[in-house]
Amino acid sequence: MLGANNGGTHLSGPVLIVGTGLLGASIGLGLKARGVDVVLTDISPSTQAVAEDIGAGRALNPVEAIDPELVVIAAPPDVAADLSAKALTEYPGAVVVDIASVKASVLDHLITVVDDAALSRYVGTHPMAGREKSGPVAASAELFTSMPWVVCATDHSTAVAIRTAEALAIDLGAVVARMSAEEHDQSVALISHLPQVLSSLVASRLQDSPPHALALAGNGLRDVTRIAASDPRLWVQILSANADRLVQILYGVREDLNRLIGTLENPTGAGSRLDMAQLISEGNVGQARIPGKHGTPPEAFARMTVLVDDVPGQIARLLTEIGDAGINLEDLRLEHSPGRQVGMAEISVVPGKRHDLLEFLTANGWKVVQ
Ligand SMILES: NC(=O)C1=CN([C@@H]2O[C@H](COP(=O)(O)OP(=O)(O)OC[C@H]3O[C@@H](n4cnc5c(N)ncnc54)[C@H](O)[C@@H]3O)[C@@H](O)[C@H]2O)C=CC1
Ligand SMILES: O=C(O)C(=O)Cc1ccc(O)cc1
Repeated sequence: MLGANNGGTHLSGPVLIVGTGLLGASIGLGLKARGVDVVLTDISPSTQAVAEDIGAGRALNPVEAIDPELVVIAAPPDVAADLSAKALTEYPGAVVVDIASVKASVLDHLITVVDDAALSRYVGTHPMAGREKSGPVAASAELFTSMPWVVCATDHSTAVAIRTAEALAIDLGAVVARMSAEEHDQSVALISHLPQVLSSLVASRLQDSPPHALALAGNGLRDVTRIAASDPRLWVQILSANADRLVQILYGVREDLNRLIGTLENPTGAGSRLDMAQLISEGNVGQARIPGKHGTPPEAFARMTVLVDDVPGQIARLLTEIGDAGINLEDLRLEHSPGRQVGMAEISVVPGKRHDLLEFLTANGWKVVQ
């Protein structure tokens, strides 16, 4: 078991973060908020300066020797192995972790450039938390709270290295998931890389769509296309590194798509309606298996949508009143359509509280639509 030090963190620091974009700056902010000494470096001086300005850590001073407990490589996947190798050499007393979205290719490369002794201080990891935005401006200290953080120890990793890698995740409020690099890459092909490419494919259909069609867009389209706003430079690296595993899944998608096309070409033909029903039902089954955002069981929360006038202070009033009713809000999503005088707040509560909340809000004059 890990024991916390006097500061309440498992890490003592200093922690050196190489790459101070969205993830590096979020890690820096999270560790700094918990009192850990964080040192930052980025190949882009302006990116590093922004990360320092938002309070993610202090600049690495080239003339000051530091002896970090941990180096976190938070740079893009195609430089993660070389930067890990460099850190293992430069900081012989440090544990080195990378957080790249793919794990086997980084490990395979690293094994070719460092010896076993250096490799023993390296652990590949991947926080399963992020955003469709890049750069430190979008960073948040709480990005990792209750989210899974994959730790891929190898036969080479020392117990100290594994413990330190896990301490990083735990100190940032994440939940450690242990697996091999191969298991990780198989898993993320399905739960991260497939959604990304399908989201991009759907969104790319919108490029030349008429404005009157887009004006009708609702939550369904927004849900499916949010991650289509992701950074192409990062995703070229992720997709090429995991192409073998993703393409196997896409073969299956292609078969399903071909079948659906055949069905829709003859929608009244024998068996066509059954095929359509099957497609949607099979989707229902898969969707119901997705755990809640923070690892809670699927369908753990009941949802309702409250109409909120588009005037300042309304959301704050709604949240205060829910708090006053003694009901814990599990999730909140705000929706606002341009040109409308009303916003929508989708709120999630434990199912047992849904009825009480509905009655309470209605009695207080709120319009609950679902
Ligand atoms: N974006 C996301 O949601 C997630 C990303 N990741 C992984 O985290 C890593 C960082 O991703 P983001 O923070 O999103 O990207 P980002 O683009 O916001 O930040 C990457 C930073 O690395 C710096 N960098 C590039 N080459 C460097 C080098 N040779 N030395 C020092 N710094 C260098 C860049 O200047 C940039 O500031 C990637 O490996 C990515 O796969 C992991 C989980 C989620
Ligand atoms: O924005 C989201 O929901 C994401 O899923 C972002 C993301 C991107 C890359 C990762 O390796 C992990 C998470």
